[in-house]
Amino acid sequence: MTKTDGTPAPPVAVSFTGAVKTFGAVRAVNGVDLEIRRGETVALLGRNGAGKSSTIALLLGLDEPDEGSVSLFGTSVAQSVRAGRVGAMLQEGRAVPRVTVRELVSFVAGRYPAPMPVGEALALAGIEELAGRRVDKLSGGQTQRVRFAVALAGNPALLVLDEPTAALDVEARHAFWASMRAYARRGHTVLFSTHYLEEADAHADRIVVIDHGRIVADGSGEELKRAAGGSLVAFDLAGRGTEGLSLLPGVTAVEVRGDRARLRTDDSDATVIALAELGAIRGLEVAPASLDDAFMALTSASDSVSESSSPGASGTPGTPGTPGASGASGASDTDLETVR
Ligand SMILES: Nc1ncnc2c1ncn2[C@@H]1O[C@H](COP(=O)(O)OP(=O)(O)OP(=O)(O)O)[C@@H](O)[C@H]1O
Repeated sequence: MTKTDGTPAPPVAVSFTGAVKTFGAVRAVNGVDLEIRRGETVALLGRNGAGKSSTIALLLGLDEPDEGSVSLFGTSVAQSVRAGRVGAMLQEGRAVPRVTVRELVSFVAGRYPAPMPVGEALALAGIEELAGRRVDKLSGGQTQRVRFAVALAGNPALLVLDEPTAALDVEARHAFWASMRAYARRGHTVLFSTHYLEEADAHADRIVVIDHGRIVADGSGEELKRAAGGSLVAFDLAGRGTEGLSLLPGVTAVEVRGDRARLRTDDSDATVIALAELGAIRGLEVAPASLDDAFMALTSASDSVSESSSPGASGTPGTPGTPGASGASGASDTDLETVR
């Protein structure tokens, strides 16, 4: 396989083929096909319950797929994990009592065939000054960074981080991402899950959006914005109905919240002129589509009224044939603003 510039693509680090994981009636992972190449930093972005942790559990061999397969570095997950090629920082982890940070990281490093020097793991995680402290006496943010050092200790080729900044304040987040990027710059592969759009956009080369256990979009932040359609036109309905809005020129999707309509459009000029002809210009706002808009266009939510004029809209980048962009959009429990 070659890249568009003709250079050979790096080898595959992670490969999911038709992976399915069910829990009773819930298809937590619902037919995931995903390939991540060495050196990529990929964000797995989705709302609560979208299937991020379940996908990660398959990748780490903590769960077996009911259907399909997962492989790492061209071998089985179990082989890759045994060979020390994978480091993980999961959402839950209990502090080990009475050992120091250095002892813990040294212990973990000692279990790997080619670990990172302990001092280097501590430095990379930014916790050198905590080396002599007991791990059960640290703050939440400090504990998170120790867990990051533990994930790095084996010098893994693939680092997997499940919502790594969930417990961190703004400053600690900043420091954490600087550490992650330093590790990625060494040529390692990083997969992190998040429901923060800004984090995905700022810290990943590629964003994989997951919803209801399926990948609904795969591309850079820019590509996702493009997939969501060029602009948003919002206005007050002022009591008028929504009939016909989806047929206005340029409009690809319509969302209504209370008395306000938001139209996603490929041609905001034409849409605004048509709205003006209808006399519907009260509280008019025109804005370029944001990543928030893209995310909401690509994921579905049950708690909003929405109507789509283009099912399967706008060519989800990188994942032809995925069922993305159903046009259903609206509020989510992520840190998303609905109207800017
Ligand atoms: N062990 C389990 N038993 C039953 N249902 C489960 C189990 N693990 C996950 N689920 C269900 O599978 C779906 C996906 O959950 P998952 O934890 O993968 O989502 P997530 O995207 O990681 O969510 P969050 O952002 O809240 O961590 C949810 O409906 C969840 O309730």
